[in-house]
Amino acid sequence: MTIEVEALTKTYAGTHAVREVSFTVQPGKVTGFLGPNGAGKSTTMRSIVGLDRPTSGRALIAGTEYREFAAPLREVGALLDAKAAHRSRTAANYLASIAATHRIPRSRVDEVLEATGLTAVARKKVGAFSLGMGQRLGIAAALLGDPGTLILDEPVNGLDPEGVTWVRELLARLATEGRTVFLSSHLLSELALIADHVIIIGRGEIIADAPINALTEQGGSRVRVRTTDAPALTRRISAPGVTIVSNELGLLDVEGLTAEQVARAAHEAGVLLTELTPLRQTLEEAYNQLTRDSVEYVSA
Ligand SMILES: Nc1ncnc2c1ncn2[C@@H]1O[C@H](COP(=O)(O)OP(=O)(O)OP(=O)(O)O)[C@@H](O)[C@H]1O
Repeated sequence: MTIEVEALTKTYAGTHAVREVSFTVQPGKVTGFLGPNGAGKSTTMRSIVGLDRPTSGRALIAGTEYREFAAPLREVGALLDAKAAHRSRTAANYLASIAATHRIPRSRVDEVLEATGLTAVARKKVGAFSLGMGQRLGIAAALLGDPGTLILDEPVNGLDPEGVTWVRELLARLATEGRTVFLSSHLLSELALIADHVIIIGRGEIIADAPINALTEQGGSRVRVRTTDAPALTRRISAPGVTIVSNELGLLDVEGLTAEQVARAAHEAGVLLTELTPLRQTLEEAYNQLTRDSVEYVSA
């Protein structure tokens, strides 16, 4: 099921939380939603599931507004506030109460408890849960209706490394099954491992919407070269627009030339290369570059 956000605008007391935001989230992929604090991620996600009413514009899931679904939990699973569960209830009771109101069989509760690793603590009160257990419970609730679309706000927040790996594998599996997976995260290195596609929002406006590879390739051509004759290679490739940095004897980081151009130059100069690696920008570098002007709260 495709999520379509069309010219979504939400204002609070005259201030834009999001302004004319449009994008599409495709099924069969994991799409990451990134942006600085206050950029409008939660507002957008809450609008998609009808928790916020847009000032103008709309969000559709498989062509339908969330509130028009007869059985929304069977269509869309959302984790928007991990602390939403009632604290005096047990995990099993909490999930059973949601299942009961959506005609989801009780057996499904045990399935999602098992799938999220909560079986052992199913009879524990939610109030006694750690942050990570709360996140798992939130994910369990999102999975309850076996939905085709998942919308998860910071799902790995508070999870230990084992939990983070578990979420990564779970989301990859859900996407492989053809589901639509849309998640926000501040953990860029983690998101780089999870997401196929990235949408970046800054100050309420979309500033990037691209496959993750396209974002990390944008940094221009950078190549790491190891050679037995760095001075000769440096002389050969020095040119306007080419930057060469050497932090280690025999190792050059070259910006402005492709790996092939460096290989040809070395060949022509009769210089031996022992390593030649095209360098990608990390997602974090790409993100920092794109959001530099959009960060509202910068640390000193
Ligand atoms: N209920 C509200 N009342 C007034 N302003 C709000 C409300 N909810 C959000 N905002 C404002 O809208 C903007 C976007 O907030 P939002 O929570 O969507 O950002 P976010 O990208 O999810 O941020 P974070 O990464 O910090 O969770 C912020 O400037 C925020 O202060």
